[in-house]
Amino acid sequence: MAAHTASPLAPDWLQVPEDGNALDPVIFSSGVSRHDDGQLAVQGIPASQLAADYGTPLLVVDEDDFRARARSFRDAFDAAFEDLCGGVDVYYAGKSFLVTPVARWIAEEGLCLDTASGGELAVALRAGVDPARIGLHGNNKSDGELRRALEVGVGRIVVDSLDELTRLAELAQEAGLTAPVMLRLTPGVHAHTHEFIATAHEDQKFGLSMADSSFTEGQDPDLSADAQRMDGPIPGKSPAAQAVAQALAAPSIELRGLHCHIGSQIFEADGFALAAERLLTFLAAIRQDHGVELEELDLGGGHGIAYTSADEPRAPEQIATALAAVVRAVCERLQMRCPRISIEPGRAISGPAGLSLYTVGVRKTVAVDHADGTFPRRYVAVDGGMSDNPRPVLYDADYTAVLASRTTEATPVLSRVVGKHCESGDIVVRDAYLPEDLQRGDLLAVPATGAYCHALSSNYNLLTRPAVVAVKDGVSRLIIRRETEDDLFARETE
Ligand SMILES: Cc1ncc(COP(=O)(O)O)c(C=O)c1O
Ligand SMILES: N[C@@H](CCCC[NH3+])C(=O)O
Repeated sequence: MAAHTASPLAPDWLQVPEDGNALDPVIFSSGVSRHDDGQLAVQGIPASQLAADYGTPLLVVDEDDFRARARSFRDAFDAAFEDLCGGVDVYYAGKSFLVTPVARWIAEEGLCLDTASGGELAVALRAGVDPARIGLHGNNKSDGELRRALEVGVGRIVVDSLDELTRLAELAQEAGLTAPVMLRLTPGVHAHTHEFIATAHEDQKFGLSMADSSFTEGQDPDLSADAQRMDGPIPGKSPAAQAVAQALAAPSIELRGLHCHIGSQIFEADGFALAAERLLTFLAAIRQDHGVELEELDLGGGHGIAYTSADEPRAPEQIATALAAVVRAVCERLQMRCPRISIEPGRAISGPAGLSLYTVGVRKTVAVDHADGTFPRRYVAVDGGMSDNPRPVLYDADYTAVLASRTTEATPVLSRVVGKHCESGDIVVRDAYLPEDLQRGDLLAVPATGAYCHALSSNYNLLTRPAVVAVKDGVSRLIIRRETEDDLFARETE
């Protein structure tokens, strides 16, 4: 490859690759390599073969890698917590990527399943997941969703508000059932991540606040009155404390424990540690106030993965060991028995296992002004975009891309991979060095697209959603077919 220098337009973290054909093993799934003919291959199947068999854009899921990551969370947490609480229940967060086969993989690997809606619950049930190993989440569950969860006997309903707790108690009573409940609390932790995926600070929609709910007198009496009507917080007492008292008093509620989730794509250990400490302290206060030792504590998901070389994810063993040390220390200090711990990783299992294949179309290069002069930026348009991966638009998420259908010695040039939608923000990869000789028809691979891409996909501009292919033991199979034009018309009534 020719000598080259960094573009002043590139972000600091982006290195000019010494070998533009190399595949970073931290970012790509374990089954991805260069085939003998130079093509990127998933478990030995060349990219051009996958594209010919299934078309592009295509989401390729390395099933063996997915399963291995699921097992590694289960094993690492079991090992770290074995002597503390006998092991950990790992609830895979289905919101990151859930289709019926995936729910089966999860059950086969011995994990539980976290669902976030009636739809996700339906997929879990269709896959034959034992309802006792399913959890139901949601900040605004409908009565129908709660009823179904009760009727099928899910193992836990994670209650998000006082309003929901009241409704669930009534629904369970009507049905002559007892609802197994975890209360989702917001421990006031500010996680280091994008604002839209941080979920444990006070000023957002999720969970029961652990802070007392008094408003400053005279500031907004209407808000106070309104808040009281909506979910009944008692000034001077936190909604979390009220929920515990209410749940313990309700005969149709079995309060199993507490839950928190501080946010998503988080690398630092400190936020998780602080949340664990706050919830354990709260459990000790419940023991003090009510004489009850709750059985379970769910510490949520949110473990970050590598999308680019700038990201340094922690291995499940590191995450588990660090968390176990905190839990052990706090339990010792508070002289309490360690509750049964559970976690809810989604992205860290499904994300790295997925890879998107796109076909290159239009290329153009523009001159961009910069403090040091005017420099070229090449735009490379592909056949998908924000409809199959809206994460760059939603969260300014960075990805990387490599030429997948061949190798080349051409000079890497700063490129922006964009989609085919009518939005200038329709970016797939904001900055990547890609070979100068990219041609129409070349295949690009974008790694780490297994989480929150298919799940967030849309039909914007009436693009049809891509197919999803699973590769296991060197064999590919279609698990979601590509949408067709007929699918676009299927729900029209005239
Ligand atoms: C309650 C809850 N649990 C688990 C997850 C999974 O998060 P992640 O995919 O980042 O592990 C989420 C999503 O952020 C969530 O909201
Ligand atoms: N959709 C977000 C994560 C949200 C997690 C759900 N609580 C993302 O792609 O990063």
